[in-house]
Amino acid sequence: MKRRVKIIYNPDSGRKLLQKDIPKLKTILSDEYHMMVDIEATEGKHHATEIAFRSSQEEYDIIIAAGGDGTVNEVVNGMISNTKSSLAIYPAGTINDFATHLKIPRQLRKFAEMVYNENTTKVDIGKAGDTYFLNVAAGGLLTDVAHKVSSDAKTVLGKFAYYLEGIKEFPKQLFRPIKISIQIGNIKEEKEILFFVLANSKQVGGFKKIASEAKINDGLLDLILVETSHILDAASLFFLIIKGNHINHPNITYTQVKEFTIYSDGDLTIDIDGELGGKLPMTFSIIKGAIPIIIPEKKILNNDSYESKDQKHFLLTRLDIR
Ligand SMILES: Nc1ncnc2c1ncn2[C@@H]1O[C@H](COP(=O)(O)OP(=O)(O)OP(=O)(O)O)[C@@H](O)[C@H]1O
Repeated sequence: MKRRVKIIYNPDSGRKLLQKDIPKLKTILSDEYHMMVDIEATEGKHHATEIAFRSSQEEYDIIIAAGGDGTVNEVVNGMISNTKSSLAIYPAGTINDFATHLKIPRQLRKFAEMVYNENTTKVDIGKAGDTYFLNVAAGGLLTDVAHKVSSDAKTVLGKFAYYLEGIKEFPKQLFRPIKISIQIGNIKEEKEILFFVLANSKQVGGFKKIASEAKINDGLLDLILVETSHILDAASLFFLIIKGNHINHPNITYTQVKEFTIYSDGDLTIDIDGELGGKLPMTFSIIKGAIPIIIPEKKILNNDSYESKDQKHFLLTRLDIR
């Protein structure tokens, strides 16, 4: 029997090339690989969630989320209650952290071949309040940059639009520490932070090794807290983060958790997979192996090559009791 594929695409993503590319992808999948393909374009916020929910109920074998991290996030939120369909990500956004981490091909023919082979692995899905996330939840310094960049700027400048906004915001935000308290099990600690990142994969916001110990199928979220202090040399910390050598820095707490809550008196908005996702207090958790996702080859999952040698002996603070 022919496998049924639903392509959900956001015509507004990234450089807006999908309008042209998606019919080509359909032709390759149906003519060369004999799959039954239906296409639906999203018309606005949360539409991808609604389409994905319906498509998983209709038992499509494969759901392709074509767009940026925001679109993929919406598709995941629609699929999570019925996870019989496999998810494939066609990366067409500006950043696409999760797809880049998995080395998902952007070339149409290679992508179609990957879908046809349907080599799946079950990935963990995070939960932030009532919203699910595939790659990241974050709050604090620079996390709102993504929402300030206009769709037009992204179309013209791509990733560079984010860098420009980041450079503009960095000096303004650097001296605005946030008081939070974080509760893991029975332990509650107060901290003054610049930002926190909660990651499922190693790559966040285009930084390839920000959560260098993260694995997408270990049932754990990697929490990185960047604390403030009067001696903090933000510029050198920033370069350590780019290189992925930051986790032993005195201002960084790196821990792996299954569930925890962050409270704050301040007004801190949380970014979920690059989209605005509500405010603190918020409880975060992880569902192990929640969604089958199509990947190019299994060995990518065990690939250690992102880690540099000097990170092998780092001190990992494990706050959770397992
Ligand atoms: N037809 C549409 N027109 C405008 N926006 C849309 C449409 N369909 C969906 N959206 C919204 O566009 C937002 C951004 O989408 P997405 O993340 O896919 O692209 P992007 O922002 O260009 O990529 P990236 O997150 O990698 O920068 C999502 O919040 C989604 O709900």
